[in-house]
Amino acid sequence: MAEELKLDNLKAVKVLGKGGMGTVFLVQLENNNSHVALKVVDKSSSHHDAPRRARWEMNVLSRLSHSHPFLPSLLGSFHSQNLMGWAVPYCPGGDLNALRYRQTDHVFSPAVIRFYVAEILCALQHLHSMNIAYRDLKPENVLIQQSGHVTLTDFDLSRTLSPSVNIPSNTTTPPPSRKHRRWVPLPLPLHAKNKNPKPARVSPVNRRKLSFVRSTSFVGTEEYIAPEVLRAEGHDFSVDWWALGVLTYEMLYGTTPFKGTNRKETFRNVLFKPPEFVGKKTALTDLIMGLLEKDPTKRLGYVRGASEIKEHQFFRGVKWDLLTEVLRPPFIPSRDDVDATTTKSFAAGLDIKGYFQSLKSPPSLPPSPLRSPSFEFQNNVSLPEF
Ligand SMILES: Nc1ncnc2c1ncn2[C@@H]1O[C@H](COP(=O)(O)OP(=O)(O)OP(=O)(O)O)[C@@H](O)[C@H]1O
Repeated sequence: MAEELKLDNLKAVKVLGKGGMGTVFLVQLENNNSHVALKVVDKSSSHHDAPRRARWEMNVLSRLSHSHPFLPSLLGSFHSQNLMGWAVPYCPGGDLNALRYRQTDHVFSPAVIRFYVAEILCALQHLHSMNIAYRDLKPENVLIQQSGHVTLTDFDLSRTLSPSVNIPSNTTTPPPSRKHRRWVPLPLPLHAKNKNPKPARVSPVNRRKLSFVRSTSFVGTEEYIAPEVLRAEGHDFSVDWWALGVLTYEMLYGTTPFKGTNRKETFRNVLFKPPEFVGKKTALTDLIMGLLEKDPTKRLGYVRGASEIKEHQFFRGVKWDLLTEVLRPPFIPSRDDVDATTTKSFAAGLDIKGYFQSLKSPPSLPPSPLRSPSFEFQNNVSLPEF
């Protein structure tokens, strides 16, 4: 049961990350000295949809709580007049994208890819079994727990599928199984009037910024969007299998398969360009090809969901029931990293309300060569450490 948190009692140690919707703080709990991640959303944020999406994310988290080892649990929540927020377990290992950038050549070995993709697959399988499509799979949303196992984060784009079905007319598979449930198309980015299209990302830092694009366009991160979403045909759980293919490709090659020089080109590539593979065919490239099938009804996972993907030869030998008992995941955050993280920044604790107030009232004084203490404070608190 998630506890009711009192904002005035919460002191943030640092800002962990900042997304389109909210700011995530590292918070030390007073009673037991442990750390949690607290996502706080300003209800009066310029993002008009923020409170609704925040309530939805909290709702999903409460349903997920303690249901799967690779999904977060809602530990507590609060509502104040202007802010709302919730706490989930802190993942000190950062995200999969940052981890990949720390590797030689910015790629993972097939063995490491197998570990992470297997865990993500299990997390998605569990979500789908609850009729939830995640719709925002990307390496930045895969966090590494203290144990080295993964946790998915950021559920504001997820959706529960309605029982209404939109079955492709040419299918011979019997309705109405879960896989055929679809929901109405999202706004179509290709047709959307965007006077100022943002370029496709070229670095993790740019991709972080792109989440603002994603938040407003509400369709997912551009390089991870499935073709059926772009075609506005209605989409189902298979969008997550597509994104899993993009993620797996990126872990293998260090770049996403359909990235263009601008958004339009990226979308054209998603719709029409086959993914390119370097070197000889392997079980891993075969898996990626199956996931990156442009027709969702032919995509690996369409017919039997995650079980179908688990049977792929790339996962041969994986003991699915024992994944959580793998004692040595490929990377385990060191205690030193965690301690360093938590002891720097705000030894005395950062007042969360004050943080949001400072964002609303930027200093109006002309720039001075001498930085005032308040200027320093603002710089420190408003920049996520990415
Ligand atoms: N449990 C956690 N442990 C550690 N860091 C976290 C945790 N949850 C979130 N973060 C950090 O905060 C960042 C932002 O979180 P999140 O993606 O949930 O916010 P958001 O506002 O929904 O972002 P987006 O614009 O991508 O929707 C994450 O990328 C991650 O770096």
